[in-house]
Amino acid sequence: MTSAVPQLSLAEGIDADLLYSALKETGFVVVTDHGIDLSRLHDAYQVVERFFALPVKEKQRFVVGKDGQRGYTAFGRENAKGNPVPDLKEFWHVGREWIAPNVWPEKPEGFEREVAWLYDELDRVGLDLLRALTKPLEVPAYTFDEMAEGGNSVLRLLHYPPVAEDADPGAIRAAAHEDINLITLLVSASTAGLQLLDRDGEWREVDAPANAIIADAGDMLARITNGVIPATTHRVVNPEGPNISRYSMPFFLHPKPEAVLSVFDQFRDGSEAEDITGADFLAERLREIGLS
Ligand SMILES: O=C(O)CCC(=O)C(=O)O
Ligand SMILES: [Fe+2]
Repeated sequence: MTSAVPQLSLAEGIDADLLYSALKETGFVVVTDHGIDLSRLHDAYQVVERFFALPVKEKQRFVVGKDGQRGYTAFGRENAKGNPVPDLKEFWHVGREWIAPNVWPEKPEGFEREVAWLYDELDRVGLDLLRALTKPLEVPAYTFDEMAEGGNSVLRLLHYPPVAEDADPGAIRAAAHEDINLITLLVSASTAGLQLLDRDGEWREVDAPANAIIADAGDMLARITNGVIPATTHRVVNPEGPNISRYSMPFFLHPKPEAVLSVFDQFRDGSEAEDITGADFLAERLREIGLS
C-alpha cells in the first residue's frame, strides 16, 4: 500500500494552486512548515495523553449535554454514518465558547492552557488555507472569512485504546466516513492507521512526517464546490503491529451556524444541492452518527 497524499510546505507562504490541486485530486494534503510551535505541540500531546490516562469515572464527570459537542465522549458512543458498530475511541471536544460553553478538567495541570492554545493555532492555519483557496476557486477573497471566521469549529482530542481481545470483530478504530465540516486539520497522529479511499476504490495509507498537519476537505466544502473538491472517505484501522494506544487531534473547521452554504456560481450545473445553513447541515449529520 502506498501513500499518495501530496505535500505542501508553508515555508514560503501558501502555494494556492498546489493546495487546490491536491484537494481536488485526493481531498487530502500534508502540510509541513506550518509555523505551529513544535515544542508546544509536544506539550499539548503530553497533556492529552495524561487526561485520557485518568480513571473512566473521573472522565465521565465531563460528559455534558447529549450531542457530544463539548467535553468528554466515552468509549463506544459514536459510530460512523451508516455503520451500526461503534468506533473504538474516546474523545474530548473543545469549541467556540459563545456557541456552547466549554468544560475543563482541573487535572492534568495545563490541560486548558495547552488545548486552548492548540485550538487557536489550528483555527488560524485552517482559515489561512481556506483564504488561499479563494483565488483558485475564483471567489471573493473574503468569502471564507465571512463564512467561517469565529465559526462553530471543534477541536477533537482522540484516544484509541489498545484493541480489547473481546472487541466486536466488526469494530474498527474509526469506520469509513467523511468529515462534516469545511476543512479538517489533523495534527499527525502518534501511530499509523489513517487511510483514505482513493478514486479507484483502493484504501491507501496516509503517511505524514512527524509534526506535519494533514488537511482534508469535508462535506461542506464539497457541497459549496458541487463536488469539485471531494470530501474524501477515510478511516482509522486497528493496529497491525504492537497493540498500543493511538492519539490524534483533528480540528474540524466549521462555518458560523447562520452561514448559508450555497454552491459557488461557477460550479452550478443544475445538479447542485440546495442552500442550507451550517447549523442545519450539522444537525442533520449529527443525527446520522448517533450523537444527537
Ligand atoms: O484519528 C485520526 O487520524 C482520524 C480521525 C478522524 O478521521 C475523525 O475523527 O474524523
Ligand atoms: Fe475524519
